[in-house]
Amino acid sequence: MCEIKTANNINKIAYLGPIGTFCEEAACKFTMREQVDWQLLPCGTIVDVFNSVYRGEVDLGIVPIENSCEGSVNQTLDLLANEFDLKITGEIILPVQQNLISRQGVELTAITRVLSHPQALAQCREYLEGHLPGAEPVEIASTAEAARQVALSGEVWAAIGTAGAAAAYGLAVLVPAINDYSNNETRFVLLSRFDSDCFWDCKTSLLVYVLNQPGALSRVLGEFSLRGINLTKIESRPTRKKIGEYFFFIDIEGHRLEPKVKEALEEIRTVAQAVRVLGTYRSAVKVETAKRSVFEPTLDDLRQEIDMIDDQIIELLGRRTRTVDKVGNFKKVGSVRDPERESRVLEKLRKLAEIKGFDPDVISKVYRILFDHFVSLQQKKVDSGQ
Ligand SMILES: O=C(O)C(=O)C[C@]1(C(=O)O)C=C[C@@H](O)C=C1
Repeated sequence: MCEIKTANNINKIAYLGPIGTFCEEAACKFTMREQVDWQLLPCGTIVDVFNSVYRGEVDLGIVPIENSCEGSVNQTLDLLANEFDLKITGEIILPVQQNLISRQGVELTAITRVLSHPQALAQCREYLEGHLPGAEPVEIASTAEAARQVALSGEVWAAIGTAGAAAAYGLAVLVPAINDYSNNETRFVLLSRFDSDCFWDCKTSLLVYVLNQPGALSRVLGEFSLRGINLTKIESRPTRKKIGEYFFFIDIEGHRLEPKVKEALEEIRTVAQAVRVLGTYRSAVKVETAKRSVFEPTLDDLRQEIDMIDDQIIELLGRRTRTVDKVGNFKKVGSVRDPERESRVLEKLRKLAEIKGFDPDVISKVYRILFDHFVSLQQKKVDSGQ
């Protein structure tokens, strides 16, 4: 089980309100899973949720982070990256059914405005264009607030939101499930000032800042693929410092303290300008290491890792062969071998081997064999005049 540390044992959870939002549904789903009682506190905005967690007024906050159709909730990502040093300690994925709600008996053709959260409006874009072409879409802070405003106004307006919001504000569901895609899901994250103590079925969220340089992001991603660490998400947001510079939000399977993840993070810190671990927490979707402690790999796990490393060595040797072949085009009869270049390469590789924990003498032996092989390939090419 994932234990979430709470301040003074008061279990308060802030969510993006008002009453009747999907965020409230996600909060209920989370609290039902827990053994203890939670007090749910609605907040007016996503920033308010962050603030109440940060100030310690609540133990946890819950905010939307991405939708299966519309992508990321940029405000949540930006607040995590730029404004608040908070941890992600859990996630909840909720199927989202958007409903057209208004006063009972309202004719669709009479509706002049449709109010909702921008994400909800976007999720129902095709429906609105097809069925309510004359109605003006109006963006509101939350789906429930939209329902509240429809209820308060004397106008023939409708909102898009939950059946709960309709009930809470005395409205009716005029048309259920108007989302353009039926498999519409939203992922919510739990925010805390503390790390979670989760050791099974874990995933880890990272924030990585790399400079706009060739290969920088690829090296970061390479450190994960080299170790067989699966990425479940990668998303970029501008750093707000300079055009072309981005933060990368990367979710990986595994625990931040698991040896291969730790090792990848250490390597990434040498390439990236900044790396922040946003949190390790229990994945809402079963991960490969299901119910097995990530700290005790089996013989099979280790052999799988070796197989993957071997595949990558062969892949790189294939690439080296193709590159050396191109270098062969610059060679002339009688001057294929370049002993000076070979000793420079070897000197550099021996140092690198030492840093990476490999025997430099073995590197010398292996590279002598490789150089002989590559020289003979180039020699054949030069001799054949191709
Ligand atoms: O750099 C070159 O000139 C190459 O041809 C490549 C290469 C190598 O395999 O790295 C191969 C033969 C030379 O003796 C030196 C280096």
